[in-house]
Amino acid sequence: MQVKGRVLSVASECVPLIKTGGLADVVGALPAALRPLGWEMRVLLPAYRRLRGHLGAMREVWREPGLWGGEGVVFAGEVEGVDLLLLDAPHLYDREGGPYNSAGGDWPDNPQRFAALSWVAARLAREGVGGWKPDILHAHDWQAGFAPAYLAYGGPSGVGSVITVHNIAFQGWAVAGMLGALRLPREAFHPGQLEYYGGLSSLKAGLVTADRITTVSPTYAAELMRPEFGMGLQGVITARAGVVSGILNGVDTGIWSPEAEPLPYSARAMKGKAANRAALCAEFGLAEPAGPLAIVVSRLTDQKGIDLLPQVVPEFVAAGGALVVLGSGDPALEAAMRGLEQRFPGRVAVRIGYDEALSHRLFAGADAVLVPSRFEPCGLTQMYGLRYGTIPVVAAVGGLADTVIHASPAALAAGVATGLQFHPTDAVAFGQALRQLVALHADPKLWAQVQRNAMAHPVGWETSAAAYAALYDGLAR
Ligand SMILES: Nc1ncnc2c1ncn2[C@@H]1O[C@H](COP(=O)(O)OP(=O)(O)O[C@H]2O[C@H](CO)[C@@H](O)[C@H](O)[C@H]2O)[C@@H](O)[C@H]1O
Repeated sequence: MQVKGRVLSVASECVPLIKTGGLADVVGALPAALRPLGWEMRVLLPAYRRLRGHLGAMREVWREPGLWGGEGVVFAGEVEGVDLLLLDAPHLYDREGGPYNSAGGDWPDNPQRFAALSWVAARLAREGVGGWKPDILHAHDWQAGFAPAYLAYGGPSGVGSVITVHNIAFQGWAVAGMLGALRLPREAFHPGQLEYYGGLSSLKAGLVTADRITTVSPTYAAELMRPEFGMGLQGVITARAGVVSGILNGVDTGIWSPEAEPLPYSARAMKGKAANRAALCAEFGLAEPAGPLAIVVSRLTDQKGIDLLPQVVPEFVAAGGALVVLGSGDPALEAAMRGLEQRFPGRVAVRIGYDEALSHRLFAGADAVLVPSRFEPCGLTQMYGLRYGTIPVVAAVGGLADTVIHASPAALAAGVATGLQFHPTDAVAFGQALRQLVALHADPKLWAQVQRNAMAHPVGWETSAAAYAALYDGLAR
């Protein structure tokens, strides 16, 4: 395949190396999805403590002195299938804990830690590295937000820049007094550029300086221009509406495939799904419910609407449903989930933690996946649900609205429904959607039709990769 161009992707997470959320899935999936379209992508990540073990097998390709208290060294190589650049700067990244925090909370020097990543990204984009010269710098979220800014403020580079918003709730705040320390130009500290409510935001810096802005669904792109979803940045996004686009995420259909599960099944051979259901109930000590077996696989946060579950689950269980929750996050929500489990033994089971293998068993065994998000840039679990014939019940926001076809009378009559949507995100609408789920599940013919539609819905990367490739094509000069 002839190479059309090269992209330096810069992010703080990438599957299979380091993940706290959906950002990692997308950053990890893009290189392979773009390769057949002629775009060669390398991913630049910080060498966190748990990634430093890979450095020995990589080549040193760049040295950056004076990187906020020490030297940074960039290593290149293929690691677990990813064409990777690792920025080793032990004074910033070699720590016990997660990418952004330890048990004691966020790292206080996060502005410098991710400014360093962005600084090196801009340097590599401009200069090239080991004979590899990017045409495009693609920054993800606030952690890479300063990268397009450093590139732009450094003068013409011939390199196009893109920033993708995976979640606007995280904005990379820093106090205004850090402007100089973060190597940002004083003359750009005004509302049209870097100033953000009296301080700095690395995400805003990226949004005002990148050539193109993308987010992970068309509906979220439109929502971001409104105060309820823009979270302070709506004006910034609206001012740049002409360069904003929404490109839906895909999922890795090789990894997320009911045919690849230990008890395999497919749209044409659904018997295996019943076996998965029975195995799942046995694993969690649940009586196999007469009604739908629902799951939630999620970070337990306010964004995800988890607090609504205690309000809707009692009626759902009374109507014959059962629920398994897998997630971790906010301690109050974890406690609320444990409370539900205690209240409904044999009907509700909860596993606090992060467990990818278990999440596969949940999607394979369940009838429905619940995603009651208050906002959802794209969302991945509803797409796993479609793929597994595990009917998504989603709040009609962001990418959830874009990927699920609501079982309205019209959609059912046309034979195209793939799930259920509700609006707004509150217990009344959610409860009503669950009543509809129970009714749909009780009609085997209709249920089978919705499952078939869901499983036939394309959720791979093909369409989205083509959209990114077209974006890069338009930017490469
Ligand atoms: N306890 C657990 N055990 C196992 N797996 C778990 C888990 N908790 C979560 N996961 C997995 O983590 C991923 C979460 O991705 P999402 O896209 O649903 O949300 P997230 O808010 O993290 O991502 C943000 O970025 C992505 C990527 O752009 C957007 O889709 C999304 O809307 C945005 O909020 C999924 O792969 C899910 O299965």
